[in-house]
Amino acid sequence: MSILKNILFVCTGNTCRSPMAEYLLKEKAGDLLNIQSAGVTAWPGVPISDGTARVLSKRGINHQHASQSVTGDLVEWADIILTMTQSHKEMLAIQHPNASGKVFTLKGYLSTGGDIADPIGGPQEEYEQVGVELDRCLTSLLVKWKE
Ligand SMILES: N[C@@H](Cc1ccc(OP(=O)(O)O)cc1)C(=O)O
Repeated sequence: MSILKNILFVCTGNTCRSPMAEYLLKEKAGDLLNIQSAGVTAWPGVPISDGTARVLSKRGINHQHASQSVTGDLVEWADIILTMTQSHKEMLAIQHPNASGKVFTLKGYLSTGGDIADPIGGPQEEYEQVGVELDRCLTSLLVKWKE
């Protein structure tokens, strides 16, 4: 089992992709992991987007979320930081250069590569696609960490 306990997901605004990843993984991992999410340019205190809320409630997942920015404390707290895109990873390298050894894109970490596209402003179908993609990635993540 992996020794990684504190997991931080990062996207842009912390209202769509990273909170979706946070709550989907909380549902899968139960008490095994401590999971948070944040945004590289988040406006603090914004609720989860309607599209993400629908994806979660369709799966019966409760959430209580207010967006937050990536801070030095959060970076220090995290054992691993998984970003939704390569540009988030690059932004973190500038904002928090001390974090570099533990920052990966989610799909890079899983060796598939590529970005999780931003569904913001798009139809619900795009949020659903992100939900399916994240679900698949997070299942692979837990398999990887059980090896
Ligand atoms: N659209 C917001 C920023 C934003 C961008 C992307 C976004 O999606 P995600 O939470 O997945 O990064 C959320 C918010 C703004 O104009 O400031």
